[in-house]
Amino acid sequence: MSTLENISCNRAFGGWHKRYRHTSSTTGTEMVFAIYLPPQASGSRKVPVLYWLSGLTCTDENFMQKAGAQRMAAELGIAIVAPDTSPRGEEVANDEGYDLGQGAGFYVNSTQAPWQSHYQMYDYITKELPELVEANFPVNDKRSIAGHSMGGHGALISALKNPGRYLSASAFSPIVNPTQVPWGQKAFAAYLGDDVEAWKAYDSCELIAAADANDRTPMLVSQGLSDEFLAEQLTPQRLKQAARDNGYPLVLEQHEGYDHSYYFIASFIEQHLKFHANFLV
Ligand SMILES: N[C@@H](CCC(=O)N[C@@H](CSC=O)C(=O)NCC(=O)O)C(=O)O
Repeated sequence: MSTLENISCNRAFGGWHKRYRHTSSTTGTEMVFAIYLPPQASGSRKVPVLYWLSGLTCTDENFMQKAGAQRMAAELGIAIVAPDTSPRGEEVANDEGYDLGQGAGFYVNSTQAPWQSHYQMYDYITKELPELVEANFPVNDKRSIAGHSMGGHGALISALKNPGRYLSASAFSPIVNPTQVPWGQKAFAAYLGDDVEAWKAYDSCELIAAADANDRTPMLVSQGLSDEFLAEQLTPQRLKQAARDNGYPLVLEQHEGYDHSYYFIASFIEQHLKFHANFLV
């Protein structure tokens, strides 16, 4: 297991916001993540963890600086872990577009050159990172997962592919059907190759349709109705329909006037944290 190097440490709402760098055996690069530890984590008690996956162009910092999640996390006694959205570095493959390469890992394990040597984000966020966090911080093994846009896709597929690993999942403005929309098709063609059957393993509509009746993770999805990416990239109704057809416990909430930005996330993050607290605390 890799050693953690502390990058920064800030007091927030009686707890601590900390950033760490480590060498990841999964991505073969240095990775940075942030953790918010609520005040409850300073005693002998261990606290549960919400993993947050960010969207295209983000690092570990966007959510921690813009969502305003720390106040409610402190009140509820929930730690939050926010990883980066891809491996990074001069030796890491990249693309000129904002929607492929560094900052756009799509939370899949790449099988294609030149991406596969470092772009193993699915294993990083579902395996290596939780093991590292649970070994080094005062947290227990109660986990939930949430995210935004590309990160909403990451959160939903991580929960659907690992029944029982996450006690709940939620997403803001997620890319629910990446095999059928331009962002997902571009990234999956690059990272996973031409076999579209292989793409389905990372598509939440496909996964929710195939989910076993005994494998259910409570899910909340929030979508702004003035989101500039709603019709072309996000298509939440497809997930709602697939969930309904398979009797899956998914709640889709739609909010008039809200767009794709962190203003939307900041407006409803308290609701999402309280949703997760029902299962974590
Ligand atoms: N053209 C934009 C696209 C980038 C963008 O909107 N990124 C979103 C996530 S989109 C889906 O994954 C985001 O969270 N941005 C960071 C932020 O802090 O708002 C662009 O490159 O500007």
